Amino acid sequence: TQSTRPQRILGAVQQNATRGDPRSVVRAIDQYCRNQEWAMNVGDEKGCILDSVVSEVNPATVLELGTYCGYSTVRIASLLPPHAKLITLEFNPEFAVIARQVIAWAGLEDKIQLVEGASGDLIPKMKEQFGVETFDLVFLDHWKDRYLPDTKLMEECGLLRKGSVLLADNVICPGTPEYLEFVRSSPRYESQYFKSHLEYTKVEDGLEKSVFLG
Ligand SMILES: CNc1ncnc2c1ncn2[C@@H]1O[C@H](/C=C/CNC(=O)c2cc(-c3ccc(F)cc3)cc(O)c2O)[C@H](F)[C@H]1O
Ligand SMILES: [Mg+2]
Repeated sequence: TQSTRPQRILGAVQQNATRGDPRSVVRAIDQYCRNQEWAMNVGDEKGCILDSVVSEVNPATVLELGTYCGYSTVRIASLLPPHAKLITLEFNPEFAVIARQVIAWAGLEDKIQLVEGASGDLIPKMKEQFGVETFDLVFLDHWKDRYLPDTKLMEECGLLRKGSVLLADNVICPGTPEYLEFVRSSPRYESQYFKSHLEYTKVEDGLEKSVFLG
């Protein structure tokens, strides 16, 4: 039977990455997606910007919206301090199954909690069910028309504190116009655009970093 793209990405990890070595997992996925078949990972170029923001924030609590195969999940978690935790939300069970295996191959199960379900349902449960106070860093990489509603929902649920950083992928391609307009015009956010390219291509894309001012 025909394999799926996420299954082929997992295969590339199991064939080319070293168990317990997160950076080799990231490298294996990038090499596969650059040379064999494109996939919607944040990728190596935008990934370096992601790395610099994660290192600068040095977060104790991270929320990722949209796990897909776990590329950015592993990339972020590989940079977290010892007791830091990353919660990643994914509502497609087929993607979740693959991501769990990618995370396990990287040896990062202790830092990452993958929760299956929709962000709109899970965000209101973060405090009671997952013992979260606030998030130091949120990486938005799920359906692009959900960035804004979910950001408003996180605010309403008291999950953002003064200084919380939102980092959004794809603000140019495919684009998140309503979200961009909101964070750039709201007095409650300080936004900065990091120009880059769509993963594995020469097409323009970028990340928007927005600090919540409380
Ligand atoms: C809505 N709430 C959700 N809750 C939990 N998991 C979710 C939710 N919504 C989606 N998911 C989950 O998050 C993932 C969705 C990622 C979507 N990403 C993209 O579409 C995306 C697209 C391109 C792209 C650019 C150019 C082109 F020609 C073709 C594609 C590039 C990118 O970097 C992207 O991130 C996953 F698939 C879905 O189950
Ligand atoms: Mg993306």
